[in-house]
Amino acid sequence: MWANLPRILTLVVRGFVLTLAVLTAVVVIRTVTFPSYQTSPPECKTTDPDFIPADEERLARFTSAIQFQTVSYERGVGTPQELAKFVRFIQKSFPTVHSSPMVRRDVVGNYSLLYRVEGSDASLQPYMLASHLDVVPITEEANWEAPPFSGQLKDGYIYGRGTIDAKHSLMGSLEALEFLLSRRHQPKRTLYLAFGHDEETGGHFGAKVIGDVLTQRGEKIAFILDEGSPVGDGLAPGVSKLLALVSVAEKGFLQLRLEVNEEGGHASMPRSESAIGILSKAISKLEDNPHPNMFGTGPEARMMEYVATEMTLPYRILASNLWLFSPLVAWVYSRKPQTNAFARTTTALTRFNAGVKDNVISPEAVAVIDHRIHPMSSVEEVMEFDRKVINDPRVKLNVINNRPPSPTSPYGKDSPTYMMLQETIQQIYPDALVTPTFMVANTDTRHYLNLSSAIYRFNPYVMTPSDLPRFHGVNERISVQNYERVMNFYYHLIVNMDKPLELKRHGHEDEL
Ligand SMILES: CCCCCCCCCCCCCCCC(=O)N[C@@H](Cc1ccccc1)C(=O)O
Ligand SMILES: [Zn+2]
Ligand SMILES: [Zn+2]
Repeated sequence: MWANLPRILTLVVRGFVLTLAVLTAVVVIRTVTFPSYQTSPPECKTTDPDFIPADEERLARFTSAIQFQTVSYERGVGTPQELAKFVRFIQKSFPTVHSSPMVRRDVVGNYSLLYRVEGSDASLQPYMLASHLDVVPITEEANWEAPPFSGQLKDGYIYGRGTIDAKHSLMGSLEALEFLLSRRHQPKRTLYLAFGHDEETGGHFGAKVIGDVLTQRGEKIAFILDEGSPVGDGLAPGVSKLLALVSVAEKGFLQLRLEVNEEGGHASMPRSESAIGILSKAISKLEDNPHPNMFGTGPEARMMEYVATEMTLPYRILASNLWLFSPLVAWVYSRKPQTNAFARTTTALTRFNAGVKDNVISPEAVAVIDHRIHPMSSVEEVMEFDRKVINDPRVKLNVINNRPPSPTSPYGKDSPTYMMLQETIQQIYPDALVTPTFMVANTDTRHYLNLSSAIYRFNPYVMTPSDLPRFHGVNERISVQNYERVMNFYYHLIVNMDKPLELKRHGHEDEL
């Protein structure tokens, strides 16, 4: 036996080296032969006669739109008077849209707006562009560089709540329609514009009612485009080009109210555990035990494939070989909040309330957890996981609201609408890569799921990592250049939707 040891060791080392050599060869071959999912930009670019300038008049209209304080606070608690004023402002600001015989406008659920622009060819299925009128409340007002409802122009940026979420797309799509209609252009395909008034609190009285109205009309929609993921500049690890993120799905959510009720009493005679202490331990366990990393099991894996050939080294090697490196990429993604959101169901602690007086032991403690559910998980799985982690029957888990992850819309070269969207994006951003992904937050599209099987969520502006906290945060702003791109994106989209939506063959022939 001992005499054979050197022989055995040699064989083991040889086996190891051989395996490593084979693996390296496979990795190298896959990296250099990995198919490209990108297509060259279409010839039609944003050229002069085809271009909506962000001139003084349009910027003034956008600034005014920001000045309406259409804040949604809680479900059913909004700002009705501001919404009514904003609706009147929209009517006055786009005279051609509002006087055209081709346009029917319905005010739905008191403040939400549904426009139908009649196409000349009734045989074509309508499509829908969506956004919302409301905004989230202001935080840290003192830290804003310009007042949050000023719409002030400063160093090439328009500041204010709603500039990126989502009055840019509401005003941008109306500008595009006004521009087209004032040039006597009648679209071939009927088009809806849908603007809910309470998206920020779930859309129960706005988009929900719009969805019901369209369902009652028996309407089937060819495709829907709502607010969503942006054109990323430096957002995705290993991608140095602009990356247009088209969300073909969206995470689910589960909002939970955690409650502990214990005996209260005089602070001079405390028991060993209090409601506050019990709840604190529970939520601390939830923070210490994130939901499992599911990177590579859902649409996020396709995102890596779509950009693999364009990535910088060593990411190119990793993305072309997810069969081997998926755990490594999963780890890389889990390190930053904006990429971690793609890797797992997230857990955010959003409220924590207890106590009424310094010397009174609170009999009750309450916390709210906001989970965003990975497309490959479910509400039940998340609930089960939390129960196991907390492992304390004194902590009651009440569901406030929930939605399963959305279905995935078609994408790739066999989906004419996705390809049309890709072409339109490339008209505005000729050098950008375009990739399907999923939305880490939620949109009004949850109320439109039965109207269309092709639902996309995309914001046609560029965002850097430092812009992400501006969403619902301080110093929300959009650059004038980005707002111009937004208007022109919708303009090109409307024009492109009149071209036949046939299947176009692009690039390589792999099936997607
Ligand atoms: C690869 C790395 C890419 C990183 C990309 C980051 C993309 C960030 C996109 C952020 C989009 C924000 C869109 C906001 C929409 C929004 O706020 N929706 C709300 C809707 C809602 C309201 C009440 C209850 C539940 C849900 C929300 O999701 O909270
Ligand atoms: Zn929004
Ligand atoms: Zn929002």
